[in-house]
Amino acid sequence: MYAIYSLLVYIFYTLFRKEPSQDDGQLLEPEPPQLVESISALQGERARLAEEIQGLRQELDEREKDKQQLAGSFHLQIQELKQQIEEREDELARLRTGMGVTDSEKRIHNLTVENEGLKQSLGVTQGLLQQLAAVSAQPSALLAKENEDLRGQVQRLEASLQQKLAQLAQLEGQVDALQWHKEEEARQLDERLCALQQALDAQLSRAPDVQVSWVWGRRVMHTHTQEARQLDERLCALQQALDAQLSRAPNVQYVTQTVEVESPSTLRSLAEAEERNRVLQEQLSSQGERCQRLTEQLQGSEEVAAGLRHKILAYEHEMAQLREQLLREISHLEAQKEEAVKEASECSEQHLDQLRQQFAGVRQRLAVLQPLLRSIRTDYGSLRGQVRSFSDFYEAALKEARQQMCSAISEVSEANQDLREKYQHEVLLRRKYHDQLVELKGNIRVLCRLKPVTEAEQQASEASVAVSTEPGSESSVTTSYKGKERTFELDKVFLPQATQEEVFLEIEPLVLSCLNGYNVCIFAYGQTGSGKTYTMEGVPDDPGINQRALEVLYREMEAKQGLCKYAVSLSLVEIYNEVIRDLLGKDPQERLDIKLNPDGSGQLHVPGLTCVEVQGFREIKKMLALGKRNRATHCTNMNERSSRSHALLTITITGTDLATGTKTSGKLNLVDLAGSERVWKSGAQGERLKEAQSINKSLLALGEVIQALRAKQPHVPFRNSKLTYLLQDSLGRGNKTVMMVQISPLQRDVGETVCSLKFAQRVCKVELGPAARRVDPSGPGEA
Ligand SMILES: Nc1ncnc2c1ncn2[C@@H]1O[C@H](COP(=O)(O)OP(=O)(O)OP(=O)(O)O)[C@@H](O)[C@H]1O
Repeated sequence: MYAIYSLLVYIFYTLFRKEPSQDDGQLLEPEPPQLVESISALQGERARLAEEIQGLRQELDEREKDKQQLAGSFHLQIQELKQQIEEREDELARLRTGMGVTDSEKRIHNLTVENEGLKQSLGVTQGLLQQLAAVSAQPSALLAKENEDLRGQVQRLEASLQQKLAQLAQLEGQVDALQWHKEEEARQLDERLCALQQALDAQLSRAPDVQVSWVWGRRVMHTHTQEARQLDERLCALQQALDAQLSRAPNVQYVTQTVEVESPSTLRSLAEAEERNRVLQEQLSSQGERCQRLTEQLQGSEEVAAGLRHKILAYEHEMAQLREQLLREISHLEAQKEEAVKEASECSEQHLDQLRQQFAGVRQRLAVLQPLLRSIRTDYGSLRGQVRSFSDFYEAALKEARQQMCSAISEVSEANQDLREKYQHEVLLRRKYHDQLVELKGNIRVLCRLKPVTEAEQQASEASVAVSTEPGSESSVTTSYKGKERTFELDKVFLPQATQEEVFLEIEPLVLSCLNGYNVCIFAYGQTGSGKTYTMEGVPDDPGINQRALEVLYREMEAKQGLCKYAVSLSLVEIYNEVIRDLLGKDPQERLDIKLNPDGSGQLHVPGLTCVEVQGFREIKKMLALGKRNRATHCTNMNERSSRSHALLTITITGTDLATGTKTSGKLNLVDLAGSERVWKSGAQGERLKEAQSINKSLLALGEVIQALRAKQPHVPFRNSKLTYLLQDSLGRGNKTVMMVQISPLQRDVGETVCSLKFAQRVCKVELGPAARRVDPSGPGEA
């Protein structure tokens, strides 16, 4: 029993010990069908890749051909376009050298434009061609490179396939050896089984206790038999798979048995092959995309070429039409030309006939005219003789006339000289008579002006008038004061309606005497509001004595421009409270003083006084405006100030007689005096009293000066006031003074009016010149 058991164990051990050593552990992982499949797949892939490469090569070749064809066609098109352009240029040249018809010129212009368009198309096509060449050259190089890469990869794949095939052949050898070994083992097992069966039968027959071991041995044997059957089945399956593989892939027909072993290196190479396959796929797809792009570009180029072809056809059609039209017009013009030539020839024939007739007429007339011409020639000869004799006569007459003219001119110049002397004499006489007239009128003239009653004054309760004038008398004025009528006799009385011009005309000769070197003083005297400023300054629309005097002086100076040269200077001062202020100075508040001129001339002089040399009347107006502004700026109440201060405008005129060189210097003083009312009598105090005293002092001094002059006293007290001191050289003997007494006709002002008139009366008695004034003895006495 034990021996049987040991035998069975041995058999089992032998069986299971031998199998691993023979199979070398590889039978545990036999997967030969996968390897075969991958090999066959690789083979298939390789074949497919080779086909694709072939296809790509063919496609590339086709593309190259297409490209060459396209380039050729483009070149042809360019040639055609060039030819067309040349043709059109020839045609243009022909048209240009041909007729100068306006339509043809237009057509030439159109053709030129078309030609330009064609040239542009040609340029575009050439550019396209260059682009295409550049685009084609780039992918060809890339494709060639990729083709090279693909070839290298295919070669590498083929080498790897060769290696696989060698491995496969080796594996087939191993499979054959294994097959034989298996068969041998099966046979040996069968033999052993038979031997064991026999030994078992012998044992069974020998001992019944061996029964159990036998059963166990049978089981082992059964198992072993099953295994052997399974191995057979597997072998069969492998055989079938090999057959199937052999039937599928002709290149692996020599694989006849199942490959049970697959090495890891094969798997790696398989993976690499698959990777390469994938890369090749990607390259193929990129090549396909490039091919697609090239195809699109080719299509685009073809479209452009088609468009150009279409345009060329259209141009050709148009050219053909134009050519036809041109031919039609040429034929039409030819016809017209022939017609015109015909007409012209007819016309010229007619004209020739006419000319012939005219010629015949002219011949006849010539025949008639020839004797006439002869007579004219003889006349001409006689006329020439006459002209010759006339020129001699003319020269003699001219000479005589010139002599006569010279003598006449010398006579005229002598007469002119005589006239000039007479004129000078007349001027001197006029001046003399003018001076005499002024002297006759008196060198102190007292004029009285009545202020008109305003509407407001008429409506007021005290509007009654206390002053009257006698009709027919221009020099008397009568006042009614305290029940007593008093008549004042003056040089002239201006009624309220007298105009500014009328007033000025009265004093104009005096003003003009300044130009002859006289000093003239015109001052307005009267109570506040009686019209002094109105008379002297006036209003903008109706200027007073100041402006009118200056205007007249300038007018006269201009009239004497060729005879005399004048220089005019101007100063403007204000005397307030016995203080002199320069109204044209930089500081009108500065106090000025009167002094004797240091040059020893005995003339008065005000140091620091602004004396402006003025060039024209407009400049004087500006200066007057400045003075007025300065007077207004430095006082709180202009009217009050103007009533209580004297304004003195002095114009100095220096004249030079251009003929004799004699110099004259005249001065015109225009004075607007302060109000003469007797405020000081009404018990005024403080500033008003001081003002009243100052005014009184200056007016009193004026009265005293006039009195002294009247009494011909050796001493005239000019220095008693600033006013008289300043006016010294204009109030003295030999000077001319006009006093304009302003009076109010109203009852309320009659007291002041009487005072003013009394003062005027006193002045009237003064005799400054040789002509003495007569005063009516019945007039009022001095106050
Ligand atoms: N002849 C006239 N025609 C029209 N208006 C006049 C006339 N005379 C004076 N007036 C007016 O009467 C008013 C007072 O005149 P104006 O200022 O000339 O007086 P005045 O004597 O200068 O006064 P004051 O001493 O205050 O300066 C002014 O409005 C002026 O226009």
